[in-house]
This record gives sequence, structure tokens and C-alpha cells, in this order.
Amino acid sequence: MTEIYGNKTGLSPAAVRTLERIYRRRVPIEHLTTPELVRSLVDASVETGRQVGALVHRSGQVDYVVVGDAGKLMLPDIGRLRAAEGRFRGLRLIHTHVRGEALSRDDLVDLVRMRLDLVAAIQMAPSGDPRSIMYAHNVPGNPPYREIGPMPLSKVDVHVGQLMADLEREFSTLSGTRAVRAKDGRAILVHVFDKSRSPGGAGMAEVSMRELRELAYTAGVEVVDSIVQGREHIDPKFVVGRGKLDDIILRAVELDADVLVFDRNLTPAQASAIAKTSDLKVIDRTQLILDIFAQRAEGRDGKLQVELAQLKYSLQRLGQKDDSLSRLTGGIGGRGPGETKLEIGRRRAKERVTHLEHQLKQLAKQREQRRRKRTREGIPIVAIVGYTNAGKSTLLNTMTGADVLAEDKLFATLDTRSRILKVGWAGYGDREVVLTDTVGFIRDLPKDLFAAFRATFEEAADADVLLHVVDASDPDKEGHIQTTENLLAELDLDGIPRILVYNKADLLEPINAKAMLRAARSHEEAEVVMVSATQRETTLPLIESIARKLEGRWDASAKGGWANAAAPVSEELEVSPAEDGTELFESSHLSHQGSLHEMLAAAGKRTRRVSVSS
Ligand SMILES: Nc1nc2c(ncn2[C@@H]2O[C@H](COP(=O)(O)OP(=O)(O)OP(=O)(O)O)[C@@H](O)[C@H]2O)c(=O)[nH]1
Ligand SMILES: [Mg+2]
Repeated sequence: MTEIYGNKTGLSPAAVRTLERIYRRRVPIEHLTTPELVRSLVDASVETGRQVGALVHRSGQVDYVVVGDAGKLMLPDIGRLRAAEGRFRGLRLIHTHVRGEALSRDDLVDLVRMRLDLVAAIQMAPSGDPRSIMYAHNVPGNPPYREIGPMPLSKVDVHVGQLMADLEREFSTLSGTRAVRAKDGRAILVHVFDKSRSPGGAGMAEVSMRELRELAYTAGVEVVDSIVQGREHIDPKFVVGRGKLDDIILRAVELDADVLVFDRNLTPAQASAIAKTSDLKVIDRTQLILDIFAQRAEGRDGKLQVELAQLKYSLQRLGQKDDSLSRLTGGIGGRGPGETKLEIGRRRAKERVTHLEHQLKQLAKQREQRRRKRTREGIPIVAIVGYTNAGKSTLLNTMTGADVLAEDKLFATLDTRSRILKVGWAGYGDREVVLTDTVGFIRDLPKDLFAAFRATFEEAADADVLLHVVDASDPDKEGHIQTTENLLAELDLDGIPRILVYNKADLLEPINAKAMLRAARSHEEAEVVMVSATQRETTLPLIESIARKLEGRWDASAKGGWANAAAPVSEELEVSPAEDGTELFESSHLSHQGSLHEMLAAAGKRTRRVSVSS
């Protein structure tokens, strides 16, 4: 093995031979370097006028000879360090500084990011002689390295084997004392905004990072730091500036992080450049969301949809060289929901996409048939839509007594569930509606995912009423409403009658809740109600609202007639008169009992009309 790495342009054949001879050197593990290796490196530097380095393995062999320019050395991509190999690479870099400078920031970043055993720089005098040596190794802490020297070459006395054994012990004791490591690693979140384009970028960054943190938490990633940078313009190659990237790399080592999560979407080239330079796993916002979907999709349909979206996203990234596939594709753990490992070739991936699309079409047909059947049965459909974590599933559960997973995580629901809502308890006799839960929306929903999840909104397309649920306690609730409205329009669902449901009223001060409701009623086009999805009785006004919207359709779902509808109601209505604050959930049932009977009477009359005409 005599390949020369780095900047080889313009090297004379003689210089190349001098460089190649460096491969013959051996350096025992008891020493940092040998006079012979120093001599060879210095000779090659004098001949080329450039920095020359050797990556020496603990076995004593020179594994790589690298040539740079007068000011720096670009180390070859020697691949990711695998966990099994321990904390360090087992390679030390010994190189020349032709201008006699101390260890540079580049040297230290290389040391840290590549987990080299050591980096040593030989300072050359203008005469071309080696004047001194300076070296650094990794340490736990901040900064994550220790520099030693410069000192005369004759004074260096490092037993590399001993030093590395000590360091490895020190690092492993440290990671042993750390609380249980998150299963999908430790991440640094990075947000970059364009100062010229968004002057209010810092405030937006905060809102956006809060959401990213929740996404990371949902994905099972432990967040150890967040970094926000405002720039005059986004760096086309690394997004952040090169200097900032170096800071991030050092920070990652210091905090033992292995993932960088960018709060924006990266081009394949950017993701690749950052991953190569940092030697960290690089994930963008879309991949993080895809990853969550991959973990959470349950039904067959959902799983196929997610796999399709992941493959499509990966395929865009497979265009580049195949070498860093595992770093670029898939999510945090290279996770896919289906049978496929995500690290597959381009051709296989394309075949799989076709196959998945076919299967999904079949499933869509079956769904379509089911839906037709239901429509024939004439039960009105009410779909619950809204931003992720708004409380849609909780509302469905509470209203129907169903048991749909509701969690304080984003995208708890990935498969749409429908349940029959019987409203006898609220005074509507045998009437029923189908209540459908949907996937939560999120700002900048990844395009592929949006396409894939269109299907889950097929059900919603048939809805007679949409309940747009909003977490009224979220500081960004207006942003959430806007995002949801926009996506509803994109899904062509904006024509369906809508009720805006302000949820989580229990988390608001009653006085604020009232003011919020009043304000919303004055500026929202849609009807607004306020509920607390965790408390069934607060959903009464919502049911009334649904009843008003459904009118004629509503009665068709009543199986029984007039008497049936009215009979058991009063006993089932177990709502205690409002305590302070709960009158928020003002209900005509509660406010005057008389109107309940009026309503029931009206409902009964309509029922009769329907049964006569059918
Ligand atoms: N305090 C309070 N918490 C609520 C209320 N409604 C829902 N939550 C909580 O909010 C979290 C999210 O609820 P989900 O029902 O899973 O929300 P979702 O809209 O279905 O979320 P996705 O399926 O992720 O889109 C859960 O921890 C619920 O317990 C409420 O009225 N009050
Ligand atoms: Mg849900």
C-alpha cells in the first residue's frame, strides 16, 4: 500500500517517490515518533514545500501518507469509527508545519472529530530543519483536548500505548456513570436562520426549536445541546459557517453526542458534506419526522405509507456516491417500518417503491368499498383534524369511550381510527355519528410524507363536519391554526363545515380562557367551542354544535323513533351544575333545562319526518 493521499497536484515523480518511502517507517507504540520518521517527513516537506503527514497505527505501521499545502493538511475520509473499535481510532497523526506554527485549530478539530489517538506537529525552521514538536490528545471535558509543547524533539517522552490505555479507562468510567443512555443516541440540535431574510429570526428560532426538541424526544433521541446561528446568508455547503461547524464538532465530542439534527431540510449534498466533515450522523427535520412515523405507524396501510415515504426520501440521496449511505439514509437508527433495511441499493429501492405503490392502491380500493358501505348506511361522519398533540385522540376517546392511544408525544396517531359516537348520554337518544381520528398536522410537513398521508385523509374527505382541534394552551396556537387551515386547503377539505375546538381549557386560567373564547368568536369564521378533552362533560357544547351542523343528516342516524329518542335521556345526563369557571363550557342543556326538552322535541319531530319520507 503506497497510495499518497491529499493534495497531489503538481508533485514531481521524485517527490512522489520520497513520499512513498515514508510508508517504510515503523514507529513502536512506546514512542510518539522516531527520528527516522521525522527525517522522512521533513525531507518530503522540503522537497514539496507542503505539509506532509503520516497516520501511524498502534501496530507501528504507517497506514496513510498525506500531503497538504503550505498551511494545512486535508485528511482522507477513513470512514466512521465503529463502536466495537473502542473510543479511539488507533491512529496518530504526525505531520510537519513548514512555517513553524503551533498546532492549528484544524489540527485540533481533526484530533477530536476523528477520535485520533494523538496529533503531533513538527515545527520546521526556515532552514528546513525540525525545530520542535507539539502534540495534543483527547481528554474528557472542555476543551476536549490537551496540548503539550512545543518542546525540543529530544525531550518528547510519551508511551503511546500507556497513554491510550489510561485515556480509554478514564473515558469509559465517565460514560459508565452517566444515566441510562437514550436508546437512539445523544443529539445536538442546530437551527440556522438568514438574518437578512427574517429579521425576527431569533424569536422564530425559539418556537421552532421547541418543536424540534419535542420531535427529537418523540423519536427517542436525547437532546444534549441546541445551537442557534443567525447568518447573513445560509452557507451553501455546510449551512452553518465552517468555523461554527468546527465549534459544533468540538461540542459534540465534549458532550459525547453522536447525532446532529438540523431544524431545516438539508440538500443531499449538504447532508453528505456535514456528515463527512463532522463524522457524526446527520439528520434533518424531514428525516426526524419520517423516523417518528416509522416507529409509530401501526396499521398495514400506515406502515406501507411510511416505508414508501422513507424510500422516496432516501432515493433522492442515493444519487450521490454510495459510500456514505448508512449515514444519509434512514432515520436515527436506520429504521424502516417494513421488511426492508433502508441501506439497500438504488435499483432494489426503486423496485420496492413500485411494489409499495401497487399495494397501497389495493388497500385504497378496499377502503373505498368500506366507505361506500358506510355512506349507504347513512351515519354522518365527523372527522377530527388539527395540529399534532392538540388532543384529537383524547377527544375521540373521551367522547366515544374508545381506547385510542393518546400520548404527550407528537404523532401519537398514525392510523386513522373511526369510532361510533353514541350521544344518548348527551340527550340525543339513539343518534350516532362516526367519529374519525386523523394524523396530526405539522408545519413544513415533508412533501413525500404529505403525499403518502393524503390517503389517510380520504376518510376525512367524506366527513359531514370537521372538528378542528387546537391546543389552546400552546403559545403558538395561532401558528398551529394557520398551518392546519393551509393543509386543509391543500387537501381540498376546506369546503366542509367546520367547528373550531379550543382544547385543554383546564390548562388556562378561567379568566384567560373566557377572553380567548370571546376573541376567537369575534374573529373566527367557524363556530368556536371550548372543551377539555380529558373531561367528558365539557364536550356537551361541542355535541350541541355538531347537532346543529348536522341537522337533517343527524336524524337519519337515529334508529329508533320519537319515543326512543326522548325516553332515557334525563337519567343519563349526569352533569353537575357548573362550578366556577366551568360555565365556560356553556351548554344550553345546562343553562336552562327547558331548552333540553325543546331540543329533544325538535329532534324527535325531525326524526319522524325522516322516517316518513324514507
Ligand atoms: N391537560 C390536558 N391535556 C390534554 C387534554 N387533551 C389532551 N391532552 C393531552 O395532550 C396530549 C396529546 O393528546 P393526543 O390526544 O395524543 O393528541 P393528538 O392530537 O391525538 O396527537 P397526535 O396523534 O400526535 O397528532 C396527551 O398527553 C393528552 O393527555 C386536555 O383537555 N387537557
Ligand atoms: Mg392522536
